[in-house]
Amino acid sequence: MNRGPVDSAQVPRFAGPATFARLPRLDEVGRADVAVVGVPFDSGVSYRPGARFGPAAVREASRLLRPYHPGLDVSPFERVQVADAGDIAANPFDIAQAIESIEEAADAIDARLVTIGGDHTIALPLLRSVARRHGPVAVLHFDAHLDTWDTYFGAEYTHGTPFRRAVEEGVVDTEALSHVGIRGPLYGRKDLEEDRRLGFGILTAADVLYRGVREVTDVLRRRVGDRPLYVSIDIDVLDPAHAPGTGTPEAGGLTSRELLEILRGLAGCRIVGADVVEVAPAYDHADITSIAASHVAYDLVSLLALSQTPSDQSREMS
Ligand SMILES: N=C(N)NCCCC(=O)O
Ligand SMILES: [Zn+2]
Ligand SMILES: [Zn+2]
Repeated sequence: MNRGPVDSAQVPRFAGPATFARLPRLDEVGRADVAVVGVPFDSGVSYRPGARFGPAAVREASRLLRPYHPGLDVSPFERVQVADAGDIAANPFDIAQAIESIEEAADAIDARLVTIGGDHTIALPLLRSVARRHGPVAVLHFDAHLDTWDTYFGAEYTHGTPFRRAVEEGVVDTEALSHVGIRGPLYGRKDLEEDRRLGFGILTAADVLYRGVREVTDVLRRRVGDRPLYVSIDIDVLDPAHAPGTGTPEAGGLTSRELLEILRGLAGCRIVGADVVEVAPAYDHADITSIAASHVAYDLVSLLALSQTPSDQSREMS
């Protein structure tokens, strides 16, 4: 039997320290199929800092999550063992060393991960880690920004560059890379040309509006096929009305309803890992952003629970 969250009929949900969704810690259950892990790191940002406080805020906001997901018809915490693996300690003064320790820590957790950031820099070591297990992965990247820029002030490892580095390193499958929710001013037309050259397809925020959630989801599913899939969600994919608490907000974004519905449309995909990044609580109001991020993370956990593969099952039984 899998150990689920603290029963909120026995212990009020506002009591005790916060783990994600009030789940047990990984060290309390010994093993997990899916682990939620925080990466409080924001030294890679180009504008407003503060995402280092994202994991704690998302855990706090996740106290109200309940164990059954009606949209996906799954009780994720019953179906598989989900646990909170705590935070990865990443050096705030040395980005290269932080990236190395995130990669090592991700490798060391024997479970599929839903990572809570942290700025988008952390996607690179997380992609390296999933690629080590599964080979180059398909990527669904939800973001206002391309994050395929080359360097900032000569620095290669930043929150605006992880997906270019991932392509260069061969850890992603260039036949199956998509951005969703892109919008806002760029540095120049060449940003789009270079992004296309790297292999990305783009569904803009306007595509979500005009083509709608169903068609967008169909396009994404076709592009992914049955490849191992990594889902990376920069919370700034949401409109600042739905996620003000982030470092580089852009007007004209998705609603949280649209994002959650697109995610639910991914049921059946072979998701091998996911992240929710760029929650910066200091700019938040009424926990809007951390509540949205906690629901996004809950949907990702639910999708991972649903897509438990036979090899995962056999490991679970052995
Ligand atoms: N929020 C992320 N990940 N990237 C933003 C980069 C924005 C910029 O280059 O101005
Ligand atoms: Zn972004
Ligand atoms: Zn981003």
